[in-house]
Amino acid sequence: MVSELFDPERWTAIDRFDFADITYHRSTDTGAVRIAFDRPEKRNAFRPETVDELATALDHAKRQTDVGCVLLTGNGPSEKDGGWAFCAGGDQSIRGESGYEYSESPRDSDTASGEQSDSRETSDGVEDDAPENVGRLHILEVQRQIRHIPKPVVAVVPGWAVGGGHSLHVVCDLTLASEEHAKFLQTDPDVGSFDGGFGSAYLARQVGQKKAREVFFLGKTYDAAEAADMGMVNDVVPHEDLEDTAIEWAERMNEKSPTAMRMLKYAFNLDSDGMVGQQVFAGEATRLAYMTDEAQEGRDAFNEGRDPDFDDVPWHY
Ligand SMILES: CC(C)(COP(=O)(O)OP(=O)(O)OC[C@H]1O[C@@H](n2cnc3c(N)ncnc32)[C@H](O)[C@@H]1OP(=O)(O)O)[C@@H](O)C(=O)NCCC(=O)NCCSC(=O)c1cc(O)c2ccccc2c1O
Repeated sequence: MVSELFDPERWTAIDRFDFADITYHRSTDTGAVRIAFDRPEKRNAFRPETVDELATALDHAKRQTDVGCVLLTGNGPSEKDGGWAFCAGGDQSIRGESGYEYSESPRDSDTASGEQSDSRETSDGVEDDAPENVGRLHILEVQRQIRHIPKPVVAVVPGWAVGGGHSLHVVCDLTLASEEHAKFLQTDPDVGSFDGGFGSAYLARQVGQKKAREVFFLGKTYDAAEAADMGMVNDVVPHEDLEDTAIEWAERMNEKSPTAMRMLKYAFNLDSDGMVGQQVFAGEATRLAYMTDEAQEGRDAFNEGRDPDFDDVPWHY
């Protein structure tokens, strides 16, 4: 069983990857993928391996031109105690002196496999010859992937969203929460951590400065209804309807114009992404321009060694 809320008839496993910490499925009904944390006994806390797998799945989802929506959730419940979680942030048990550490260092794994190489192949297939098992904080790279993936990402929250897991839901385009089990909590300052980027500053844009400071400084736990009232959750549904509702949302979004959705996402991002936001938005404007006869005339003229003829192109206003 993938998860108690998971309907196997509505999903097909994407099994080209050998994931251990997440599950990755494609909808049989609509252009959506489901990426789920799969460490329910740890409240779906992430370790570097989890983050690598997330990055790989998100990159794959980005490149599927018939997929218009990503659902990010957590499998559950925990077999140990029945608890539900979206994600409880960084796994504190493998936090080293400078970040979260892989369970096997590159050298250890090379020795174990009997190979002499210092290299490690990362999940994106790139040879990584870093000699040390340095602490990682690369969930921040995944946050940026979620921001820049050209389609909506929905946080589907069946339980705890805590610490770095809370920040992930904040970064997602939409959040759908389980009425009975979703709980939102920021523990960063309890464990000497601080997401000073999207997890706090972007949260403040969602819920206002006072409330965002309360989330971090008082560390209260909010249920789904309170989180919706604050403006950081879009909707609250009965636990058993959570994933069906998420698929309905995906179906609804998939009916819309992909170009309009992509441009809107980047437009919403623009004012909190600075010049990177401008670059991403402008990149998509460039793509649209490339598709015009006008830009193709410029390309063709260069390739044919002649002056471009833009005489018929109107100066739109
Ligand atoms: C999430 C909880 C509030 C749940 O409480 P509950 O009482 O329901 O459950 P338990 O506490 O009994 O937990 C069950 C089981 O799970 C283990 N567990 C839970 N969370 C974690 C975790 N984060 N790491 C490791 N293990 C975890 C727990 O130990 C139990 O195991 P047993 O073996 O005993 O059964 C509560 O669990 C809780 O408060 N968890 C900790 C939440 C937390 O502090 N997270 C880390 C915040 S910091 C962070 O996430 C972070 C990561 C980054 O990579 C960053 C990068 C850059 C900037 C900032 C970053 C950042 O802030």
